Amino acid sequence: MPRLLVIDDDRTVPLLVRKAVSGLEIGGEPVEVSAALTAREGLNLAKSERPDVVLLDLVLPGVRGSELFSTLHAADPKRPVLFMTAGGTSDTAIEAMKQGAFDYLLKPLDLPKLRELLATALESRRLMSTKVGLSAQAGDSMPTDLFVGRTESAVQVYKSIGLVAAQDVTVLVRGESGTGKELVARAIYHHGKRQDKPFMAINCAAIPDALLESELFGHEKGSFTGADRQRIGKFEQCSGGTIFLDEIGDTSLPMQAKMLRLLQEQRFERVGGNVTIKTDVRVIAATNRPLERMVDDGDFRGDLFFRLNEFSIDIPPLRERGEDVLLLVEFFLSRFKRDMGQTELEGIAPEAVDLLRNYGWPGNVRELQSVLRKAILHSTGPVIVPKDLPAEVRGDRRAVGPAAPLSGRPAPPPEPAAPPTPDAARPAAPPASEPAAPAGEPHRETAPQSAPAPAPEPPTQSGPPSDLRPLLDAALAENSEDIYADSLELMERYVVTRILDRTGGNQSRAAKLLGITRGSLRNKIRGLGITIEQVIGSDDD
Ligand SMILES: Nc1ncnc2c1ncn2[C@@H]1O[C@H](COP(=O)(O)OP(=O)(O)OP(=O)(O)O)[C@@H](O)[C@H]1O
Repeated sequence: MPRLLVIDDDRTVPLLVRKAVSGLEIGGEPVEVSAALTAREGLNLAKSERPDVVLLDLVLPGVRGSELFSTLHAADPKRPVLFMTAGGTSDTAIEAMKQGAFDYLLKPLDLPKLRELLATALESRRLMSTKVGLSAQAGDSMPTDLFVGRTESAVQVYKSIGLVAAQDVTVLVRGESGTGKELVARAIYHHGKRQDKPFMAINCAAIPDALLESELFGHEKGSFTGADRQRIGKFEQCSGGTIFLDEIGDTSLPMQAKMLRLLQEQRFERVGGNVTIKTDVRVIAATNRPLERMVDDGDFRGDLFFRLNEFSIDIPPLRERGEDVLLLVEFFLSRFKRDMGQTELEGIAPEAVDLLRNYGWPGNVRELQSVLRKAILHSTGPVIVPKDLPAEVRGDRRAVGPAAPLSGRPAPPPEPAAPPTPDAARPAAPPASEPAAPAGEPHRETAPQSAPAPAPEPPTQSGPPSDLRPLLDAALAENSEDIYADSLELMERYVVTRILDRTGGNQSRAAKLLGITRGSLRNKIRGLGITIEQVIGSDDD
């Protein structure tokens, strides 16, 4: 169970922290909070309870905050220590950040911010301490994530990790979304020389560019509107450790220039600063974008690409990994059986296995996990059978929208489109003979890529949700308690699909039109189960 230690002489702070983490799960487990009112008590608890994250008030009676921080940090340099300060950032706080503190919070504490930072720190700790094994055999003694696979391509990935892990060089991990790039990055870290130092993961697409720059490089006070205090960036904080830059293909050209210098010289300046700072970080980058093409189009710096590509690991999509699908199914079923307390689950029927084997897996391993989790929830007996699988896996094209895959398995023969119905605005419905999917379950929608589209068909899945009556009637009839969430999801799905349709599948343009970051858009696409891999004809306004 993830443990959090709060050290603060203010008794209300642990109460607030408990509130902030209530309902939060890290790696599927709730967070346990313990509290100390003095530095001595805090150090004792840190020793006896080995917390995963420490939240520390830097101003405690009779002790220097920086000393306390150093002692805690030295005892476990990989453990995130967050500290709290009143008012502006003090010199002590800046010093602690430079020495590797995870982040800081200003008092009075803001509950949502507190929850967000604690969740990030606890998750970061989980990533650092959950080793990644490279076979299907899990050791019971320590928490282990496994990169499962026995096919030639998986073995190639293991070999590459083995070759490069100890060499301390930059690595570029490539593969479609959900193929396991983060897992590979962590395996490199866990098998490398810096495994006793921190590992920090940054999703470059999830943070707007201006913020990303100060997140990575830090900034000086007053360097831009809103920069009311100095900030130490991840490249400085993580000196000695490893930084995982996910979605590096989504960074702007000026950011790429700064990153190139960092990779070449391990030097940088904070935003608005003129002092050159020396660091020592190992960079592992990942992308699912076609960097070569982006270089040709002028969207990615060629010199940065060559620097990153000195050692690259390509993870093939799941649909090209043959029997690994079966291995992954076995692995996840036994893991979920344990995690979800499904003791009565015995296995999966051969007909269902065939469907899983033949599906194209546009969302790769992540999608396989989600399909299996849902199948377990839908199953009514001890064995998973085809009806427990989502419609798209069963090959029911009406449920995946009037689409033809662009890649992966060949396009299935055309089927007549479902006639428009009054509830055209509802998410894809399962066939009448099947039980309705539970509220909130992602349904596949389609949005185009810039490839020739087949003949347009009626947008049965993405019609405007102008009339929510059918959804509301059905939800009321089922006594649903998720009506608000369902309606919003319907609306979001319609808007996102429609805008992607309009931009020909170009996510950057779509994000701009929607007024959200590319990262948020990507999260929405993922969360809503929208498949850009497929093509539909756009319906004109
Ligand atoms: N070979 C594998 N064996 C076991 N689990 C895997 C494997 N590949 C991926 N996973 C699991 O699938 C999920 C997605 O993997 P991960 O986040 O590493 O993918 P990714 O390529 O980084 O995705 P994205 O590009 O969307 O960030 C994770 O839960 C990961 O543990």
